[in-house]
Formats: sequence, C-alpha cells, structure tokens
Amino acid sequence: MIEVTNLTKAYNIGSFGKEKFYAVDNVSFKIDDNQIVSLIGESGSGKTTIGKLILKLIKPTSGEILFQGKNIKNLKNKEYYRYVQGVFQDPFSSYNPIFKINRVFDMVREEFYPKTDKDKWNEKVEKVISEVGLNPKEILGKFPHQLSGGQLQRLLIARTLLMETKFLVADEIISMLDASTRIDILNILIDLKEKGLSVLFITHDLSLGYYTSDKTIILYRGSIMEYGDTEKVFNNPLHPYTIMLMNSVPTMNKKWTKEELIAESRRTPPGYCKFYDRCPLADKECKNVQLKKVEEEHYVACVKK
Ligand SMILES: Nc1ncnc2c1ncn2[C@@H]1O[C@H](COP(=O)(O)OP(=O)(O)OP(=O)(O)O)[C@@H](O)[C@H]1O
Repeated sequence: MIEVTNLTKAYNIGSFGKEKFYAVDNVSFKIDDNQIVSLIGESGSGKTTIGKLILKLIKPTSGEILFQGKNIKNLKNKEYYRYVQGVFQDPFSSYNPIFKINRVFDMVREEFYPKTDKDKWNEKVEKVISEVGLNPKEILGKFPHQLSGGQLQRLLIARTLLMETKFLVADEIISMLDASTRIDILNILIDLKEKGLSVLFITHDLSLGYYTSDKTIILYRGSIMEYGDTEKVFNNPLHPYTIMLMNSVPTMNKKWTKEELIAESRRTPPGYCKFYDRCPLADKECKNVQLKKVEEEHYVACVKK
C-alpha cells in the first residue's frame, strides 16, 4: 500500500539558515493493505512531518514514497487524493464556520465526482454519515459550532469515505476529544480497517497506539528506534528508548523552541545513535546504527541488541 524508503526532510535553521535540522532522517517502513500502523514519538520527533510528506503537503529532501507501487511524486494530486486522505488534530479548523456541514460533502462532489447525480450523491452522504455512527437527519443542515468535536471528527472521517480512500493519515485525531468519544473514534478506525482501509495513526500516546494498531513505529528525533508487530514492540521492547518510554513516558508533549532545536541538532556527535546522550547503554560502539531484525516482524536500531 505505502512504502517509504530512506525518507529525509531537512530544514535550514540557525543564523542565515546555515545549519541543517533533520526533522525526518532516513526513515523506511511499509504499510500493507488492511493495516493500522502507529507512529509514536515525543513532540518534535517528526511524526507530523512524515504525515505531511505522505500527504504531499511538503516535499522530501531525499528518499521516496510509493503508493501501490507508484512514486507519489509522479501522481497528480487529484488522482492521489481520491485514495489518500488526512484527518488532523483540530476538527474545528477543517470547517468554514459560515457554511453548513453539508458544504464539506458537496465540495467533494464538485471536486472529484461532478458527474454524479445530486440525489444519488446525497444518498451516499447519508450512508457514510451513518457508517461513522451519526444520524444524518440530525447532522445535515447544522453549522459546525452546533456540533461537538467528536461529531466533527467523525464527519471528517465520513468525508474520506465518500472517496475511494484506501489510506488515511490520522494525525493526533483524538487528542482534543474527551475520553469516551476517543474510544468510539478508534473503534471506527478499526471497523474501517476490517473493510479495507489502511491507516498511519500518529500519536504521542502509547496506550492509544497499543489499542489501535497492528504495527508500531517508535520514532526519536526523526529516526526509527524500533519497529514491528505492536504486540512484540510493547511486550518485548528492546531499544533503550522504547524501554524508557514504556517505563516513564517522558516529555511527550513538550513544544521545542528554535534555540532548543539548534541545540538538539548539535547534541549527538555525527554518526552516533540519536539516543546516545540519554541512553544508559551508550558507549563508543554506538555508531552507524541501522535497523536490524531481532525476530520475525520486529526491528531495532541498537548495536547492543
Ligand atoms: N518549516 C520548518 N522549519 C524548521 N523546522 C521545522 C519546520 N517544520 C517542522 N520543523 C521541526 O521539525 C521537527 C518535527 O516536527 P513535527 O511537527 O513533525 O513533530 P511531531 O513529532 O509531529 O511533534 P508534535 O507531536 O508536537 O506535533 C520539530 O522539531 C519542528 O520544530
């Protein structure tokens, strides 16, 4: 479905942009059909950047992304967005407050399916709204401010179902919702997976990742530390960073300042593991680390394992 190879996104930072900051650094992974993959990491680890790269919202510095075997840079946006869609953290920002909810669905018809008969389209809209557990009669005709965050988020998922969406980037989609609504939305994703959808589930919350996903990627400072079957990564964490995360859940929500970013980019000696300065096992061997297979469907980037 989606294959990411040696993906890198570097930004120029520092005075006169002379220094480079690697938001995503040589990342490779694969997401198969009918699979939910969690991308878990602290704030600033590069999760959203990977999501944006897959959604073609920004361009990679190097590396490539294939969708169904085709390099996405060669696919026209209109063609690509029929199949690959994103839903983000703040549902309110995705709606124009002066238009009724219906507008979001009408725009999909105008943009992607202008030849579809209006009545047929409206039937389809009602069907997808029901599929995400809402009553179309209660929802359609309302303005965004008349609905809850959870309802708006469900409608954004419904919107993706109007298209032939095969792959969804779900970036912190439940972090603004209350606890009971959260589980409902996760269950919708799991249901949709059963019907054929694949999802990159971006979160800084380990428990949400565990609940939702088949595979887990642990990201630290733009690089993958551990990757594999969710059960294996959670029940047998091997990378010192994953172990630390599971034990303590450190500053997952911290927002970095520009100065901290510059300090971050200088923190590890070139060639050394990104986790070097925090790792209890670090020593001079921790150089040129590659992801290596430790068991079936379980990979770790640590020379000590
Ligand atoms: N345009 C930019 N210029 C410079 N640095 C950037 C730019 N966009 C993102 N970054 C930096 O890249 C890093 C990765 O950002 P990203 O938003 O992908 O992190 P994240 O893991 O999604 O964090 P969060 O959980 O807070 O959303 C951050 O340190 C961020 O400050």
